[in-house]
Amino acid sequence: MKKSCKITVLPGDGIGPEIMESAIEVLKAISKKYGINFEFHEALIGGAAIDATGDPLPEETLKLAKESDAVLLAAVGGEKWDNLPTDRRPEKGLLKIRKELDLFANLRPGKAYTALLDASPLKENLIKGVDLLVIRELTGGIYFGEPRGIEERNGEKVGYNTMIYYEHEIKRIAKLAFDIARNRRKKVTSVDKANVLEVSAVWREIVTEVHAEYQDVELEHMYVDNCAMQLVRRPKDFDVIVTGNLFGDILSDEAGALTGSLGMLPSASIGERYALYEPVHGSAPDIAGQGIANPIAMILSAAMMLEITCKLPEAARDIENAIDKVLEEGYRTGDIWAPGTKKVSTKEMTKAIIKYII
Ligand SMILES: NC(=O)c1ccc[n+]([C@@H]2O[C@H](COP(=O)([O-])OP(=O)(O)OC[C@H]3O[C@@H](n4cnc5c(N)ncnc54)[C@H](O)[C@@H]3O)[C@@H](O)[C@H]2O)c1
Ligand SMILES: CC(C)[C@H](C(=O)O)[C@@H](O)C(=O)O
Ligand SMILES: [Mg+2]
Repeated sequence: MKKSCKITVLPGDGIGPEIMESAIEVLKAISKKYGINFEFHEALIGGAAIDATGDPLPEETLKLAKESDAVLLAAVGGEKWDNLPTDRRPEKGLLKIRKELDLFANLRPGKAYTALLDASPLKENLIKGVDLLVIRELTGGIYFGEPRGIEERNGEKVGYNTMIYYEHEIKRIAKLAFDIARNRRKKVTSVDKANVLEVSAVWREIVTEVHAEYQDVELEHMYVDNCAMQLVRRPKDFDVIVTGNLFGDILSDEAGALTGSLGMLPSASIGERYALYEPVHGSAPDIAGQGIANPIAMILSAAMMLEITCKLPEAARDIENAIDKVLEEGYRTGDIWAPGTKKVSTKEMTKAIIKYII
């Protein structure tokens, strides 16, 4: 366990500040229980940063992040900034901080909660026991490929992006996926579109090469369209899914729906030096400001931080167990509510979780 952890706190936009407050409350309870000292430093990102400084990722925020042990980020974006060009939008702040901190791997676990089987669109026998991990390559692919742009060609507007992966980028994410799979159920599904895209043909070739050193782990290749379908049909068959930036973005939202709600899915974005923890979901503008957002994805992201950066796995287990208990007791925010359960606010859910931690 580290004695103290310096954390850059980025609440961002929409429901961001509401769910960040919950995570901080939970971390304060953990601090009391384990005697670990958290130093919280709040900074601006996304729309809030654009409004205050004109820049979705002010230099100050980046500097603070680089000087911290970890970054906790809630969510960015909203209608107010939707008409800005992509390179000046709130989302650009998020993409830039991931790139600047070289957070090449984004771990997105999707686990079915027994208490939430009623909230999933799927039948209980299909999802009971689902426990998968999407490992999304986060600093390459079509999100960052050049050339990109919007211009006029032959008298009409065209928009274009480039999906590109270098061998070294594929190697490091594939290695991480096999290493992690070794401590899980030893199966990796590599997802691509190698029947159509050259970038995917290279992806498949390199993943297969890396696999040679991991013969104890099973590797299967799957096209992304098939994977989207198989995730709904037989989600229990998946252990680790490793894929590129765009496919990982899409498939991890799908995992959110499988397991009950996007509001349940945490993530860790990690690199060689830095780590940032963020829920999979966005700023949920449709429910922002009402105090009804599900704080669990944010709280579980803080739990991933406790385990990976603060080296306090016991505290992460405490949080996970507290969440299990609270859900079993029937506490539900609107997104996971079902008849016969108790509808609670963000604050009430947080309080209930903390009650089981202390
Ligand atoms: N990491 C991020 O910061 C991030 C991630 C995704 C989207 N976004 C941004 O968020 C904005 C909204 O995007 P969107 O609507 O496509 O996706 P979203 O994830 O914000 O919301 C999708 C749906 O899920 C619900 N939802 C999401 N999180 C929830 C929670 N914690 N509790 C209860 N319900 C929740 C929302 O109410 C909405 O109905 C956009 O500007 C988008 O770019 C940001
Ligand atoms: C907001 C957006 C840039 C982001 C992404 O596409 O990476 C989000 O959808 C996510 O999943 O973290
Ligand atoms: Mg996404």
